[in-house]
Amino acid sequence: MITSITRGRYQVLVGDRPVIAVKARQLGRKAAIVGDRVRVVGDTSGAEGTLARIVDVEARRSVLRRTADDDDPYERPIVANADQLVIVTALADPPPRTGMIDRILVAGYDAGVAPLLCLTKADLASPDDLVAAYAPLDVPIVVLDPDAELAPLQDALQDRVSVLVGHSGVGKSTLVNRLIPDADRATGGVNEVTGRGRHTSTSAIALPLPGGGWVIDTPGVRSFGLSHVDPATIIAAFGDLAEIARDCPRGCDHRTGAPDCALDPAVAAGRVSAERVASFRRMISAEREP
Ligand SMILES: Nc1nc2c(ncn2[C@@H]2O[C@H](COP(=O)(O)OP(=O)(O)OP(=O)(O)O)[C@@H](O)[C@H]2O)c(=O)[nH]1
Ligand SMILES: [Zn+2]
Repeated sequence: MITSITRGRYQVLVGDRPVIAVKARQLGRKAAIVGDRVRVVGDTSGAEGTLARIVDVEARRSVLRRTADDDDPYERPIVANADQLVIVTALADPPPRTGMIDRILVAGYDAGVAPLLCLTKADLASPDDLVAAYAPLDVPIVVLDPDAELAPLQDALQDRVSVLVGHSGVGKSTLVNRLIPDADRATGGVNEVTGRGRHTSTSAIALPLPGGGWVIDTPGVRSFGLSHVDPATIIAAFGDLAEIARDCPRGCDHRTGAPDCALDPAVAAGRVSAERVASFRRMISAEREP
């Protein structure tokens, strides 16, 4: 598995041995990204100064992509094979932005990666409003403060590959250091000085959890562009709504005001709660208002 990439050098874990590798010429332009399962040949001893070669990239279970912004036509895959997307959001300092949470949710559903909302700094503000806002979507939520038990989060991360995303200052590095005491992630804004326009140079890094599983930290990735996302595909992540939407007209995007969208009569008939449909529509509309 590729655990990090720095200037064309790939750190690959072979068994439990870290090996530095380059892409073999035969891979051509095919991208190899963090989380990819790859085949390496050559010197795989991992000894100082040795270089192995990546000759094959396995088919991916999932791909998280980001575009630099929504007008950027290029989708840049950043993490492969994740099965969980952890959205780290502070309850205060900086204040939470539901628009951004919604955008990341959409990116996760689009990529087929299950979301987990991790609310930090509960010592500074109450989580109640955010918990209520996301309850209708059934997004799992973990609330943390400096004294909180980590067990619920550790349980959610156990044996899975979880990508952590969050705006600078939300406490992501603090969290990684608590989960993985020897991770030594810089906290307090040090590692995020790269700022706007330079985040192409920052790579995700996969870190093994002591209890099994991986967290993939993504410095510099605050959100994912959504220009490649088709809102109509997002509904597939919501079984009950997808069922109802079978009665929608062809090509229905299920947004508020969509002509003859079956979600409206379903709400009127009490088949689904108005809050759930409203939350779903707010989320799929998030791509339009960054
Ligand atoms: N009150 C409070 N402060 C916290 C909590 N978690 C982290 N902080 C503080 O918030 C600041 C930012 O934390 P970081 O862990 O550096 O945040 P980050 O998201 O990694 O941000 P960058 O370092 O910019 O990438 C630090 O001063 C932390 O000490 C918390 O639960 N409560
Ligand atoms: Zn519809």
